[in-house]
Formats: sequence, C-alpha cells, structure tokens
Amino acid sequence: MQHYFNQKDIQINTEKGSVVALGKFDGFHQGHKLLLDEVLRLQKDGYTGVVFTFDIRKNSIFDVDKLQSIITSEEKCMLAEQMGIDVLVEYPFDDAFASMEPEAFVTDILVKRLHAGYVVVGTDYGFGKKKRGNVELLRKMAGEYGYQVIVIEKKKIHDVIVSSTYIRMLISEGKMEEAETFLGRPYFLSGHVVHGRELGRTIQVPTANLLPKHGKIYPVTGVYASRIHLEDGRVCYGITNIGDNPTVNTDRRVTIETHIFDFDEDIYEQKLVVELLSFIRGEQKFSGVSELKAQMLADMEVAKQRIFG
Ligand SMILES: Cc1cc2nc3c(=O)[nH]c(=O)nc-3n(C[C@H](O)[C@H](O)[C@H](O)COP(=O)(O)O)c2cc1C
Ligand SMILES: Nc1ncnc2c1ncn2[C@@H]1O[C@H](COP(=O)(O)OP(=O)(O)OP(=O)(O)O)[C@@H](O)[C@H]1O
Repeated sequence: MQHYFNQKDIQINTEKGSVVALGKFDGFHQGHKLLLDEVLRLQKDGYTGVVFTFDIRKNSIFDVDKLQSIITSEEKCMLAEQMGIDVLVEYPFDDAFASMEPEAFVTDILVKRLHAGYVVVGTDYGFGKKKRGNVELLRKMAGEYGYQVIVIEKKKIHDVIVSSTYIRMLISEGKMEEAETFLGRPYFLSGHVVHGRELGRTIQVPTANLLPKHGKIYPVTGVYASRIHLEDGRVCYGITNIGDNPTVNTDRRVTIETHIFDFDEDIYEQKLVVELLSFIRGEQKFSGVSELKAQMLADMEVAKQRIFG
C-alpha cells in the first residue's frame, strides 16, 4: 500500500483512473465499510483505490491536544493495508487547506492529482471552505471533469446512525460490546511491550505493559477481558488493566497492562495488538498487594467466563 502522510505533493500513477473515498474515517467503522467496499469492488475492475483522509493536527483552529481518535495514524495504515486498499492519503489539514474553496479541491486534488474516475461519499459529506462542498456540488462538476459520484446512505444499527463520534462516546464509557457492534471489530490498542516495575511476576500475575499514545481515545480506567495478537500471528486471551495502579504506584502514570492466560514467554519489545472485549470493573485502591492479588484472580475468572462462556 502507498501511504501519503502529511504531504501535499501527491501524484497517483494510474492507467484507468482512481476510485476515491472521502472522509475522516476514524475507526473504519461499519458505515465507513460500505464506502470501502465500493473502493475494493472498483479496484477489482482496475481502478486505483484511494482513501483520502486528513491529518487534522496541523490546523490552528482545532485544539489538537484535546482531539482523540479511535485509531492512530499508524493503526489506520495497518487496517487499510489489511483490507487491501491501494493508497491511503492523510492530507495535512492546515489553515490553507481549511480555507480552500470546494471547487478547487475537486479540480486541483480530485482531478489533477488523484485522477478520480469515481468519488465515493456518504450523503452528508461536507468539504472545502466552511464545508460548502457537498454531494450536489460533486455531482454538478462530475460531467465536466469526467468522474462519477457514488453516494452511500448512512448505515444505521438498532436505529442509530453509525458515526465515529458515537463510537468514541461508547468507548469512553467502557461499553466495549456496543462499540464492537458499531465498529465491526473490537476496539483495540497497539504498541511495543515496555518494562514495568516487574512487581506483577512476584505475585504470579506477570503483565505485558504498553504505554498510552497521545491522541488516542482510551476507555474508562479499569479491568477488561481481552484478546491479544502477538507479533508472530498467535492469538491469545487475557485480562487488561488500564489505569494508574493506585495500590502500588507512586508516580500515578497511566499504564496498560495485560496478563495473558497460560503464557510464560519473554515478549519485551514485541508489538502487540490488544482488543478490549468487555469491561469487568473499575480500578480500585486496595489496602495491600495480597488484597489486590485476590481481586485479580477473581477478575480472571470473570474474564474467562465472558470469553469462553
Ligand atoms: C487484572 C488486573 C487488575 C488490576 N487491578 C488493579 C486495581 O484495581 N488497582 C490497582 O491499584 N492496580 C491494579 N492492577 C495493577 C497492578 O497493581 C499491577 O499489575 C502490578 O502492580 C504489577 O505492575 P508491573 O506490571 O509494573 O510490575 C491490576 C492489574 C491487572 C493485571
Ligand atoms: N453510517 C454511515 N453510513 C454510510 N456512510 C457513512 C456513515 N458514516 C460516515 N459515512 C461516510 O463515510 C465518510 C467518512 O465519514 P466521516 O469519518 O467523515 O464521518 P463520521 O463517521 O460520521 O465521523 P464523525 O462522527 O467524526 O463526524 C464520509 O463520506 C461519510 O459521509
């Protein structure tokens, strides 16, 4: 897959033209999937498949420190690659881009740089200065510039429109099963295993620790049943604690710790993908390590029950 990150100089070499899906695509959720299916379908017909999204962190009108996304740029890239998309663009959403007239976006980017034969959007998609660009404008310019517009109706689940905003709310509240329904896969976090205090192994509950990433949304602190994908492709189950470990931690840094069931290998530095399947309980301050350990053992039983039934 070709990945343009934070780069304006895009030039796609394509014989037949491209099929371009437009949007933020945070999460690649069940609604986005309808657009991505169109991209993949037309890729099979010889068009170059492009997911055109933005890197919003370069824009001064947003308070970038407060922006949180379901997937990081790296995770977006990983998922797009897994789906088989040809090109992922994360265009810099700087002040100049925010003030670009929608007609200029069509002519300069969609036509000249991407050679769009098809443009795929949801019914409410807005783009360009003050979001003046919409489906109507895309259709109006289509004849002159020789592309076709595919408009996808908004997908609903249980009568609720699937959106990244709604899914972020579910995640922040720890409603992992519901988030999974709307995403079409469990919420996950990824990263390399770092060294912790190594206290876990002294209480026979060793944990693989990941550091939280700036800009990623995390669910409410607490304990979750989890599924773990190891670097070599193995899939394991376990239990994950997200929090600042008030019982033992003095610096109160937030960590993500996963105890993998029936597993005893050195996986420091390895890249893990940890899917959070189900919230078990909030984090608590215990009177001591033995009380904490007893609770952790009870948590493992609950997690196994939820995972294996
Ligand atoms: C399933 C699980 C539940 C946990 N629950 C709590 C908790 O409620 N309160 C707390 O202070 N720490 C909790 N912890 C964090 C432990 O304090 C931490 O794993 C242990 O101190 C080992 O830390 P280390 O990985 O830095 O060695 C939990 C850890 C796990 C794996
Ligand atoms: N439920 C949906 N069904 C079909 N298409 C959708 C759905 N949600 C979004 N889209 C379309 O997918 C593209 C990317 O969506 P985008 O990420 O911008 O919207 P969103 O998920 O509603 O995000 P947010 O909640 O942050 O506004 C857009 O063209 C949008 O119209």
